[in-house]
Amino acid sequence: MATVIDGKAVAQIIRSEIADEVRLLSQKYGKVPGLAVVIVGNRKDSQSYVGMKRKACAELGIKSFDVDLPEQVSQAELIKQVHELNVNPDVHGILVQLPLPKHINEEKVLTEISLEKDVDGFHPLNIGKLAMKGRDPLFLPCTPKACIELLQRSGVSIKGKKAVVVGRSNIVGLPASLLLLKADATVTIVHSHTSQPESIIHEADIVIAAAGQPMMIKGNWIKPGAAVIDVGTNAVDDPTKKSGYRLVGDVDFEEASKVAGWITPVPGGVGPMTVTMLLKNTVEGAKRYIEQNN
Ligand SMILES: Nc1nc(=O)c2c([nH]1)NC[C@@H]1CN(c3ccc(C(=O)N[C@@H](CCC(=O)O)C(=O)O)cc3)C=[N+]21
Repeated sequence: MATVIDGKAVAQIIRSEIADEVRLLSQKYGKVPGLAVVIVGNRKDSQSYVGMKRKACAELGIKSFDVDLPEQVSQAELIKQVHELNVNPDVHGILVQLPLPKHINEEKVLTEISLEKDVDGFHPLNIGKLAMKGRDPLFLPCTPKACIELLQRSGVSIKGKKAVVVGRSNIVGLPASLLLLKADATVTIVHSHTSQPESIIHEADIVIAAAGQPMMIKGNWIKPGAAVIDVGTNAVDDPTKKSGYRLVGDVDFEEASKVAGWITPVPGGVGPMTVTMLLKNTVEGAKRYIEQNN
């Protein structure tokens, strides 16, 4: 049976380390890290994620700046708000919750976020640096960073290992594969046009599942003893639940946990760590900003 990696517990430990840093910053400089969380429209999932982020800020002594804009807001108005946050000295990190409504060009908006405040690591220049050897972006994207941190804190070494990333999104699959490459893994990306993904996944010592397909990866696709990090958070109907749904990963946990060496559950795996990495990036950004401008 696999060791189940408790993302919630690891996140708790890191959050207390972050809270210590926040206290140090306020003792030393009398300043508090600030995170702007921008949300457009009222998608239920986005509201819930943003709520978790704001709550986590409050718990750690990070000041959150809430910007809530209506679904119909123009791209120009959204960018104007971003520009104001860029020059606000109390804001050290800016997060624009994705996805944005269809009439807004996401890349254009993300490009307007000041590089020094890009705590999501989604600015094209930060992603470009991530892809270059010998260069480091100012911030690593939160979910990929969470995956690496979970592997490291579980004692799984990455160097020289065969890693397979399932999915190639800009926010998870692609940057996760670049981070694994930076950590000296041999990396393969499996996506919707890959033929026989199961045989490729079966070779992997490390699997990062970020396809957004509920329980797509079966137990017999996993190499015995492999480390399996499941990024999927798919809501599936469940009439036995009060909410009417439950969250499942991209991996069939029931089957895969009998074969893998390590596995993350959904919920309680990567999710809580993603939010924690955002807080960590915010405090790192605040430290850099305060020390430079002091
Ligand atoms: N600019 C931007 N940055 C993001 O980081 C970003 C985004 N947009 N858009 C949406 C995705 C999704 N995402 C999650 C964060 C936390 C959980 C999480 O904590 N999940 C809990 C479950 C929570 C529940 O029960 O609903 C868990 O897995 O245990 C999941 C997903 C961040 N995203």
